[in-house]
Amino acid sequence: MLEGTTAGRPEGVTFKDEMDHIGDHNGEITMERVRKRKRVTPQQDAEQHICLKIDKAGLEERFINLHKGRGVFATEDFRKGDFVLEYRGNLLKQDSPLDLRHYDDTEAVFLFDFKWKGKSYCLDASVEDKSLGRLVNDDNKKPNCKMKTIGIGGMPHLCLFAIKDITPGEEVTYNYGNADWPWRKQVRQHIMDN
Ligand SMILES: C[S@@+](CC[C@H](N)C(=O)[O-])C[C@H]1O[C@@H](n2cnc3c(N)ncnc32)[C@H](O)[C@@H]1O
Repeated sequence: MLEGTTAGRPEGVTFKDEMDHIGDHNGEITMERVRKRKRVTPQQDAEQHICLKIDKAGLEERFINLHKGRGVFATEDFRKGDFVLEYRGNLLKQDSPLDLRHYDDTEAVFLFDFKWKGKSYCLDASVEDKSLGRLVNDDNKKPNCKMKTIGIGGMPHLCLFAIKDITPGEEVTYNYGNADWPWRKQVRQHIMDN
């Protein structure tokens, strides 16, 4: 398994190298350079980006407005089913409930609770690490991505996959779930007021 540098890409590995790599069936990346790029499945694509700890090309962060903050936008086409992004951060195994006193309100919104193989986890993405996954906003009406859990080396990784074609300029979104998120109420209130 590759070790990531603080910049998120292993030392000496360029983006071109990354594109030239091939994942084996266990999701491990061989560092052997291959001349001919093999077509990878969305699962293999996700595994490669997880192992390299880098975001995919064809996406960028944009400031939307003061209400919504930043978001992630496509700069290239994505097809339905494609791997889009990993929601990276610090994985916490939750044997007992997380002590939320360690997080202020702006940090707590980056905590993603999930279950995998009968165990509870929290992905803490509260640290500003320049990764894009943590900046993807919620859409409970027409999201274009869905979160799935990919297991690598016995550890779960949260990945977004496109559930419809995404064109350049479109914001990448997924449904955060059924909680009573405040911004959803604000949208409902805005519709009722107008
Ligand atoms: C995981 S962060 C997403 C990135 C965030 N927009 C930012 O600039 O850091 C979640 C926060 O984004 C905002 N957000 C997410 N989806 C939203 C939506 N549909 N409408 C308004 N605000 C949203 C809320 O402030 C929420 O607490």
